[in-house]
Amino acid sequence: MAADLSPAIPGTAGNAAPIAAPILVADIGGTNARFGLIDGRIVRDTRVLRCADYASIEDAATAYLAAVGLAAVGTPGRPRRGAFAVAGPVTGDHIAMTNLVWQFSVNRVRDALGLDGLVVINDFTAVALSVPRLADEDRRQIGEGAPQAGAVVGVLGPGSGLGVSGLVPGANNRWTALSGEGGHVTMAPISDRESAVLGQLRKSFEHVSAERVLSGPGLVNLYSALTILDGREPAALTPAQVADNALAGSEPHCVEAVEMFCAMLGTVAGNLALTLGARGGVYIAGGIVPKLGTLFTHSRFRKRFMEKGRMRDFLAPIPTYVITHDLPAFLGLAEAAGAE
Ligand SMILES: Nc1ncnc2c1ncn2[C@@H]1O[C@H](COP(=O)(O)OP(=O)(O)OP(=O)(O)O)[C@@H](O)[C@H]1O
Repeated sequence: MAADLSPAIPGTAGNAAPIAAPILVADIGGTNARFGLIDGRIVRDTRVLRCADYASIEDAATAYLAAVGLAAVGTPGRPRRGAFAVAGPVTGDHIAMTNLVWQFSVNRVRDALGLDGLVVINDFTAVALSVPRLADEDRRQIGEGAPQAGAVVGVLGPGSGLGVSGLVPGANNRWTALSGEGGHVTMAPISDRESAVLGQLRKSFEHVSAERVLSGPGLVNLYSALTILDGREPAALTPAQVADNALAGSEPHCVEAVEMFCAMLGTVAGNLALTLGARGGVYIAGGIVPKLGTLFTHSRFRKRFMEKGRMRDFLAPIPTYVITHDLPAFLGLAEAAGAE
């Protein structure tokens, strides 16, 4: 078992004095497991562990608790409850993660960690549940509009895939996060150039979903299709290289790919707002958009969000935001676990 844990994640509280019974939270992706402790809105003692260094989720969680001085059951300030977000479907006690060998029983992990309760939810559900807990500095508004209080919220996030969710308000300030598969809706074009790109992608994919263009691999798909349409051979670029070339303005097809990515994200975000009636706003999560910086702010995203013919007046008042919080899933886990 690896003993070497990374330092605290920037932007979260450091080793603050423990407060009685915080909630143990974990965001477990295909590569990294991020752990932390939550007291209300405060996220503290965050660490990133490499999943591959641990045989099981209990081992990783135990190593984290040891690293923050809370290994022994009964230690003051040791968590009594846990809430974990996992990249994969959550349909019962047995959890099998999509891109990781870890499989576990929620009840057994709860008992092994000496917790009274453990909630496990899908990672994008956790991101969606974070929205009511975001402070103004945790989000950046793109364009005009203002949220209607108590109204439905839309959330979508391009990352390794495209997560899509909605938040429906309920009694006592509680929210229900929708668990759909909205990243797999069919991508629709709005120009001849976009039609040509989607036509090119149809040669490789039986169904060109939104995720085929609005994700890390999707950014590469856009770059490759645009390059081929112009009679050139695409280079073998990673999503980060496509974005970096676009930010540097050094490769025209990378620039066009990122511009098309932002515009198509506007179309899909507008579709989500129409479908849900998301007058509470539409939030963009995921690791990619924050890395695009001002390219995204100045892109056609907002114009395309509103560009729905007769529905323009319905969409124009709806605000759109980029989530800038480093660990929104942790805030959502606090919501799921019922933290104040
Ligand atoms: N600078 C960048 N610009 C654009 N895309 C990037 C950049 N850096 C990484 N990516 C791509 O972002 C995707 C990962 O997104 P994200 O960070 O949201 O991870 P994730 O979907 O939460 O998955 P996991 O937590 O399992 O890593 C990958 O496809 C990656 O290639």
